[in-house]
Amino acid sequence: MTQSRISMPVVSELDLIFQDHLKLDNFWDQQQLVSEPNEPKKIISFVQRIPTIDPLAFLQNFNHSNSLHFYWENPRKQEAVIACGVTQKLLIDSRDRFKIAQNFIQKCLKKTVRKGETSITGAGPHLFCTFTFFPDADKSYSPFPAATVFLPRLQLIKKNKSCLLIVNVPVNYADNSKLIVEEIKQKINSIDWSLQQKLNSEINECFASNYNSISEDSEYFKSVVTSALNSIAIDEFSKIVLAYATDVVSPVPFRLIKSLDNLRQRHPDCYIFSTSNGRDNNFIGASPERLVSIQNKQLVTDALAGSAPRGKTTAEDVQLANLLLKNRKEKREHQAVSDFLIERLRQLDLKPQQLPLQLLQLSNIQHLWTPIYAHLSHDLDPLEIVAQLHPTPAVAGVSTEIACEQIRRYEKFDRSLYAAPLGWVDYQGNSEFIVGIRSALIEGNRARLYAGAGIVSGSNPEKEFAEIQLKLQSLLKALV
Ligand SMILES: C=C(O[C@H]1C=CC=C(C(=O)O)[C@@H]1O)C(=O)O
Repeated sequence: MTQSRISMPVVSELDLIFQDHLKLDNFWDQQQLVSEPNEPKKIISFVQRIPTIDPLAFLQNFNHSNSLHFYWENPRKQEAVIACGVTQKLLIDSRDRFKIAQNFIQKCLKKTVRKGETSITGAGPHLFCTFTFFPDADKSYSPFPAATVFLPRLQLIKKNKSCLLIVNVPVNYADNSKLIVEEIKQKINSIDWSLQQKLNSEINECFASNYNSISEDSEYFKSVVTSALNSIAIDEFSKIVLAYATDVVSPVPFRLIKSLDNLRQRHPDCYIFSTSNGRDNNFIGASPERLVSIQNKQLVTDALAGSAPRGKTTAEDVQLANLLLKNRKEKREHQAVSDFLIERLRQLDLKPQQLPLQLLQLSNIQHLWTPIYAHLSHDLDPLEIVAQLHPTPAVAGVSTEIACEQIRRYEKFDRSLYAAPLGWVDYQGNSEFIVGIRSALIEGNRARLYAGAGIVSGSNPEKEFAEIQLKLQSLLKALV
């Protein structure tokens, strides 16, 4: 059996933590926190260091199918952020969704008062956001609104082995602080710390062979690529990213935690994510693509486009990598993304700098990759940046507007959260958003898997379809 990755606290250890930090007398100053009857309720955001816990064990303990969650883990970077339950939320169905989300976040953060171990870097409330690819997602197909923003009840931040628990509790002038402290304490005490051992001891079942899959017509996809190539030839647009969806039905309901565990083991260099709408629709995946990350006013974004499979031997792998780095069609596909990102950041009055072109080698596929940096010299809300960058030509095309029009015409399904920005913003303006590619929408025993490929002049319909199959197969293998 794989060795357990968690340390199991004994109750007395937790009690000690509470004695130090939750002693009621010192916990918070009632005078400072109570709201006047007509004021909006204040929210205490209580930060507490807790013993190391596996992020999936945390999700398993606190996720309820009728509430929202957000899970995100980068195994290689040993980072995770998980949110369960809701203290404040806003569902937005408007084209102005980024601005509305930004205002909501600012209002929410104004009401929060940080307590507990607040001196630890990054120790504070985060708001979690998901946006659909198109601002007007088709409601009959997309179970998610154009934007969802929420301040969770419980949040875990994990960096290496250090874990912070954040509990966000609204306080009314009439609330009894004793009860709130008890609630926090009970939540921590109720964690089943042994879950990771159970996950590890399970046989890595894969029902892939039992699935009934209803794929879109592959010939239709290839004909659409050919039609797009004709439009590119007459300069209607220069790039388009076309996606393909496969629906699978399993004899038993999909298991969220086990599927995520498989994804993180198979794709340790990706961002593994899951989010729900509180109605049993989970959107999960393993995305290599970061839309934007902001830490202490340093912005990073990734131009990621242009792909090749990994080789079966080292020699074949090196050969495929070298071919990818030299391939003019793949480089054109990539350049469209880096040019777009640089231009869009300049429009925000930033001075972006790009690193030389490199390879991002993942377990099943390799990509051309250009990391782009910028210093935020003036105040810019993270969501203004997300609005400016989404959708990049890694998921839409060039020009954005025409490519999006054509995507709506060609694709027979609604993208919903596929290829859309998913992420968080914290109380200090730090933020991270990924692009929800290599993803699946799960409901009970049904899953819709999505993957796309960039089409530029020189693309070949057969090869683009093979690239999509490569991406989908690796996702399918993780679903159980
Ligand atoms: C749109 C997807 O991938 C994008 C990201 C990296 C490489 C891509 C490509 O080579 O086509 C795509 O632009 C997807 O996997 O669904």
